[in-house]
Amino acid sequence: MRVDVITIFPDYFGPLSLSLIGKARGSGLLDLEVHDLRTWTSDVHRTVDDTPYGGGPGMVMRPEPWGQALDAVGPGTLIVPSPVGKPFTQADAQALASLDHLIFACGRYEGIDQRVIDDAAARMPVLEVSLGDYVLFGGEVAVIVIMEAITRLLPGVLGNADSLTEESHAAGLLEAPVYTKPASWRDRDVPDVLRSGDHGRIARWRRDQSLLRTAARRPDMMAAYPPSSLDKADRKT
Ligand SMILES: NC(=O)c1ccno1
Repeated sequence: MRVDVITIFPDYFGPLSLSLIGKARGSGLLDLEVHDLRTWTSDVHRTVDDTPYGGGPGMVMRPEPWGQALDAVGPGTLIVPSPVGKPFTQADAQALASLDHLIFACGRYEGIDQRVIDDAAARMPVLEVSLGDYVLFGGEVAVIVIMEAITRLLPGVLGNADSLTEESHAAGLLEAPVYTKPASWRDRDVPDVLRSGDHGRIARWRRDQSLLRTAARRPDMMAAYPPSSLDKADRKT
């Protein structure tokens, strides 16, 4: 997978050289390049913003540098993290992980001139996505989060691909609680079923815990959980 990130703060992306993402880049599974938007400015001050038409607080990112930057690195699938975007989900991560070329545009200030998005959409798929109902200083941190969610789904990145099947959101439910040694810690014991060696009981317990946890914390996910996935015993849970 090829990924281009365009930002005015390239140093924000140091974390993408660490851990499993760093290994994915080193092994060639992920070809990631971070670009400084100011590369595509032409004035001595390397200006990337200006005052908003219609008045209002703050500054807006100018279209010219963005247009030239996207011309240079595109086409691909353009992802713009933004508070006005569609909620980013695991399903989005799974869909994006199957693509060959992603381009991330990191907005700052009050945002990017809308014409940049509109112009890009005439040449490539554009997704404006939000990580949640809050506002960040810019898109950079959101790109790191999205890149983690996508990269871990790439074949060969996780040592054990099985962990992708049981994890939260992969099957539409929240994951069951997890435990490791010691069997007792501060008078709190690991549930006996997990130490029983009875894999059928263990699978049943984990599913029950997933359903209980999802119902308690994410009724929206429970409502969307396909009834066909619930066997008769689940309905009593
Ligand atoms: N909520 C978000 O994803 C976001 C991105 C940039 N600012 O906020």
